Amino acid sequence: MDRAEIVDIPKAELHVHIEGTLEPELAFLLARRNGLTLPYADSTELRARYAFTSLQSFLDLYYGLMDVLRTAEDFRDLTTAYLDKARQDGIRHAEIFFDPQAHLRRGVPLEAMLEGFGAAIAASEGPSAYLIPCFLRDLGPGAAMDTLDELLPYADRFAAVGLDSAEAGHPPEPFADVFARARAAGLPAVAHAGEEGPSDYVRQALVSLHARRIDHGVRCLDDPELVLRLAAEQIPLTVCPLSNVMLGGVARIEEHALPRLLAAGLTVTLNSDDPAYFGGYLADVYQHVARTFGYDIATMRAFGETSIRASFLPAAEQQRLLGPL
Ligand code: HPA
Ligand SMILES: [Zn+2]
Repeated sequence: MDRAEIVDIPKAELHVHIEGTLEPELAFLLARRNGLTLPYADSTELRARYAFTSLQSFLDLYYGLMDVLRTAEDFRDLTTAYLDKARQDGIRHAEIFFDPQAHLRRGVPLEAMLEGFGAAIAASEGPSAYLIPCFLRDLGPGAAMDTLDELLPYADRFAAVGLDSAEAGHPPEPFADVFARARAAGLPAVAHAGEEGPSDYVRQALVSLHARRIDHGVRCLDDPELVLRLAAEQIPLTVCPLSNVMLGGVARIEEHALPRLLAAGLTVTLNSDDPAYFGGYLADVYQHVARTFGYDIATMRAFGETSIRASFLPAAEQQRLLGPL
């Protein structure tokens, strides 16, 4: 299957952190523009550090490098670069995570983020894009609630709210009140769960947060009853195989749980997570998966259709995107 066939597949990206699309070259450009000095000589030296051993080892570098994002223009240029890549990969719709707390705590106002995202999305020739702010679970539910206070005046700009960052030791359940309040304001929940954390975190995301999608979710397989529930309720998993390999969740892509998730009847979408760090954007992810597991074009097109149907787009818009361009 060549790249053109993969690009041609109508697909949505439902699990991409905009800060994780920050390429080293753009990081250096923004650093220069903002009068900052990065602790790396150049983009080659920076890339050489991308040898992660765990989620935390990645997050340490990721939160450090995003310090170059200061102004609305920075967030605009970052988002424009991602949307351009997404269009080249044949992505027709993207639901983009961002980490408001990671910027607010550095003194960047929410308005700068939203102005930058909005300008990039408005100027884009495609894909369409929705925004999903995520709470940093390691900062706890109190900080998340304070952040929700800041987000709610802009609730109509978001498709949902999410939960991300260091998973182990930070279960979803304590965030129940935060997500209940978001839900009352019309914002559904998605949540990272079962990436490094146990299957019980996936269960908590469903039961306590009423998550409509589970981000990663691969460790659900440890609990057969949970798998049955996810399958019966057709809860989409936004799976990110290259991310799982890069962060050591699996040693090699050949060992990834993807075929087992499909065999269990789960609703599986393919995503890039943090493509500037994990060795590929979405067309690369599709290509790796097709090659590794020997999937044919019909199987790969089914992943694309599932992703569009698992999006927060209205049904009529989903149908339109599934047709010819
Ligand atoms: O893969 C991830 N997991 C949790 N938090 C994150 N923030 C960016 N990427 C990730
Ligand atoms: Zn993620």
